[in-house]
Amino acid sequence: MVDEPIRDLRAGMRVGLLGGSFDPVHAGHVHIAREALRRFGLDRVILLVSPGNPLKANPPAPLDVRIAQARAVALHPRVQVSGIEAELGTRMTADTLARLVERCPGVRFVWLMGADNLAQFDRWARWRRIVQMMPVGVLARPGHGLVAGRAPAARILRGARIPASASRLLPLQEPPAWCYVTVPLIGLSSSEIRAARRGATP
Ligand SMILES: Nc1ncnc2c1ncn2[C@@H]1O[C@H](COP(=O)(O)OP(=O)(O)OP(=O)(O)O)[C@@H](O)[C@H]1O
Ligand SMILES: O=C(O)c1ccc[n+]([C@@H]2O[C@H](COP(=O)([O-])O)[C@@H](O)[C@H]2O)c1
Repeated sequence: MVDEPIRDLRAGMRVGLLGGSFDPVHAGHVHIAREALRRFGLDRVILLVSPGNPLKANPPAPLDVRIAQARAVALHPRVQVSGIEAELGTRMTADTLARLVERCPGVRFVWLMGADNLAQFDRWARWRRIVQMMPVGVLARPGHGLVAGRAPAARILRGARIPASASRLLPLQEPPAWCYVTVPLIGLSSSEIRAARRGATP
C-alpha cells in the first residue's frame, strides 16, 4: 500500500519533496512549498512528514496528528502531504529518496529544504548520495542568509550550483545540481510555536 500522493506520480512529472517534522506545520512551510512550485517550475510539491528527524533528540507529536494538520493547511491543488517514510520504514533521507527513485521511474524529483538545513546538510547520513540522486532546491530562511556561500556542503558543491536566474531548469539538471533562491521571508518556526504553547500552558 503506497499513499496517494506517491501512487499518483507519473514519468515526466517534476516533483518537489519537502521533508520535515512539521511539528507543527506553519505558514512558513506552506509559503516555501508554493514558492518552490513557481521558482523551480514544479508540477507539484509533496510535504514528506517525517516519523522523526534523525538529528533531533525529542520525539515529535504523533505522525497522524502532524499529517492531518499539514493536510488542513496545505490548501493548494498542487501541494500534497505524504506519510510515505513511515510506510517505507525509512528514517534517513538518503534511504527514503533511494526508495522513491526506484519506485517512480522517470519522475523528476527535486529535494527541497530551507536554508537552515543546508547549513547542517553535511552532517546528514550519506548526504553526498542524496545530491547524486536528485537536484536540490534551497529556499531562503530568515537568519540564514549567508548559508549559500558559507555552509560546508555549499562549499564542497560549489561547482554544481546553478544560478537563481536558471532556477526553473533545476528539475531538468543531471545531478549533482543545486540552486539557492531568495523568496519573501516568513519568520516562523515550529520550535518557537511549541515554546509559545508551553508558555501558554498554566
Ligand atoms: N519560515 C521558514 N522559511 C523557510 N524555510 C522554512 C521555514 N520553516 C521551515 N522551513 C523549512 O521547512 C522544512 C521543514 O521544516 P521543519 O518541519 O523542521 O520546521 P521548523 O520550523 O524548521 O521546525 P523547528 O523549529 O522545530 O526546527 C525544512 O527544510 C525547513 O528548513
Ligand atoms: O537523513 C538524515 O541524516 C537527516 C538529518 C536531518 C534531517 N533530515 C531530514 O530533513 C528534513 C527536515 O527535518 P526537520 O526536522 O528540520 O523538519 C526531514 O525530512 C528530515 O528527515 C534527514
